[in-house]
Amino acid sequence: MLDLKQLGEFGLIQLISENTIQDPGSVVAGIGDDAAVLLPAPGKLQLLTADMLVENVHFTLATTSAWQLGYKSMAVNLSDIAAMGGIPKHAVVSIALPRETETEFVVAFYQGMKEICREFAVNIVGGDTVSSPQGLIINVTVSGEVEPANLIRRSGAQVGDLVAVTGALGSSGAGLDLLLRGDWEKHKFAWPLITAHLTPRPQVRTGRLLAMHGVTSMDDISDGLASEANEIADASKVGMRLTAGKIPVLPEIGQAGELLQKDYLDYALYGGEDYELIFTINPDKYGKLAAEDLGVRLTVIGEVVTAAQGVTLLKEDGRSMILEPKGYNHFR
Ligand SMILES: Nc1ncnc2c1ncn2[C@@H]1O[C@H](COP(=O)(O)OP(=O)(O)O)[C@@H](O)[C@H]1O
Ligand SMILES: Cc1ncc(C[n+]2csc(CCOP(=O)(O)OP(=O)(O)O)c2C)c(N)n1
Ligand SMILES: [Mg+2]
Ligand SMILES: [Mg+2]
Ligand SMILES: [Mg+2]
Repeated sequence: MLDLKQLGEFGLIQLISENTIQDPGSVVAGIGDDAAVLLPAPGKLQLLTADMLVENVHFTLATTSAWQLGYKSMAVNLSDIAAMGGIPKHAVVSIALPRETETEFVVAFYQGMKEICREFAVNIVGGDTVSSPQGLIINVTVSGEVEPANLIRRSGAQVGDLVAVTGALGSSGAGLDLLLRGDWEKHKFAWPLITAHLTPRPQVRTGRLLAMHGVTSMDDISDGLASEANEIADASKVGMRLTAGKIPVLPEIGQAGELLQKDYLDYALYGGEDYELIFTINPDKYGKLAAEDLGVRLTVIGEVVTAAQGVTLLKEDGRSMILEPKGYNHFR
């Protein structure tokens, strides 16, 4: 394969632009003009979100492949659309590449990205390619659409609602620690945790189902349960009473915690990057939701209380603590 110097910026863009359109009906012009031209669906609201990934902040090339990095960069953005009850539609992908980057790396990165785009019928309709003096930087912007009735915001939680989550929490944080430790290949229990960290699955289908079943608020878990629970509580002007013993985790996380000498619950509360959904819902509606076989794990972890009661966690020793919005924070 030609190297980046021989290919140049435009040769590289041409390579990237193959197989980028999954849903041609909504694209008038994709990669190749000054701006993409899109056909909005009548009667739907548009969603627009961006998340950026920076080398040695969000990933290290010592522990991720180019393919996995491409997959995850798109996944974290689709997760934000899922958290609104929406369907992701189009993506704009910008990359700043160190000069020594191999063409093969960029191609594999886009293969990972195109794989998840195929799965969720998302079009890559543009982007920007520049050089970086230090480190790889990726920014993905994704648009989505949602019917007004299915839009779910962080601000709708009501006192008396249940608080629930999808999937299992803490896997990604434990997976990251195992990756950074280096000897994870020796430990069979590491696999599901590492997979959760490197290639998280955005809960788009579940987000849609939850929206249609009348959840009152929803958020995706990028910074950890403690942080996202507080985000919903603040936006909705309510409090929450969560129970530590109810927080769903994979069985493997106990073994990881022992090896890493860390309380597994800390991963679930503060680890982040699980990209599961936290939501609130009226108890009767939850009853109906739980009675249907949705093919996903849903777990009630607490209830919505008044703002004056704050956001608290009932621990396994029977004591209650204030659940501070600690979690991943870029500047702390
Ligand atoms: N540099 C920025 N300029 C404008 N808006 C921003 C910027 N950074 C974050 N935001 C907005 O602030 C809100 C919170 O951001 P963030 O915590 O990154 O959300 P999320 O966890 O959903 O990705 C979002 O509405 C996001 O669009
Ligand atoms: C090398 C490395 N160190 C640390 C982390 C942990 N980490 C980095 S960013 C982040 C939180 C999520 O990223 P953010 O940019 O805050 O996403 P957003 O909340 O905007 O969706 C976490 C837990 C990591 N993934 N890789
Ligand atoms: Mg963000
Ligand atoms: Mg996000
Ligand atoms: Mg964050």
